[in-house]
Amino acid sequence: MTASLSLNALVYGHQQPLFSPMTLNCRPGEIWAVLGANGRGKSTLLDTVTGVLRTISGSVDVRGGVGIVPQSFRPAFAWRVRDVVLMGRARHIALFAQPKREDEQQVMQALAQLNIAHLADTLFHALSGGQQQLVMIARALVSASQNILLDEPCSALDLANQQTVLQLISNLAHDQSRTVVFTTHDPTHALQIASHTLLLLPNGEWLAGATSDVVQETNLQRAYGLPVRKIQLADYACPVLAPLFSIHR
Ligand SMILES: Nc1ncnc2c1ncn2[C@@H]1O[C@H](COP(=O)(O)OP(=O)(O)OP(=O)(O)O)[C@@H](O)[C@H]1O
Repeated sequence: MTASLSLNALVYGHQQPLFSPMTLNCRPGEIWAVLGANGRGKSTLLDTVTGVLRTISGSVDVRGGVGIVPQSFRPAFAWRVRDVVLMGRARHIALFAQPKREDEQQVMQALAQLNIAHLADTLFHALSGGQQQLVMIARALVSASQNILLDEPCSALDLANQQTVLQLISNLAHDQSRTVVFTTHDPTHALQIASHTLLLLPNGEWLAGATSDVVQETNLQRAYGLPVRKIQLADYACPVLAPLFSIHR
């Protein structure tokens, strides 16, 4: 299948290149996890894909549009949750036209999928960080973009909401053939839902491929600088990862 998002010998970074040239193809139905230590370049990669930041060299090809879920969003006005989500429909509403009933329905449907329909009329800035994160995911859902990029979508979420969001990401790829790229600090999330993983390593190196190949103990140790064990539980299909912290008293 043709890629909907391709990096072609991409070199990116703010002033200096962060990595050796990166080539990868993300196809409809695939979920890509982007893993790497703090400050390694995950958000900068998403900014480069969306065109906020210029490439240093190489190129990014996108087919079918991009919906982005940023790590945080500070609206300039006192918008209600339903208005923030409706912004995701902007591409589908003609200039100076009113949103249609269908647009409003999609907004409510997306909020319901995330179990936050009851917050539709609440002011966005009055929500908790985790609730705001769910609203931003709803906004990307209604955008109907082929490619959905999420910057640490679970970082502010409790365990039950992490499960909700991971399930939703999985459904987006498998039921709607969207191409999903998400960054995370939890490599277990990659094992849970990502078909593919891009692992950002020190010294400008990176690894990309099937999650089962990339998310391995030795690679994670290189990425994070501490040992990580991959554990297969007897009664749970997906392996879990345990960081072996070394705390001195
Ligand atoms: N606006 C900016 N101007 C200059 N350098 C920046 C800017 N934003 C980020 N950087 C630098 O780019 C590098 C990559 O940062 P980035 O935010 O992409 O990392 P990240 O992997 O998303 O980190 P985290 O996991 O902490 O969110 C870092 O060295 C950072 O200091």
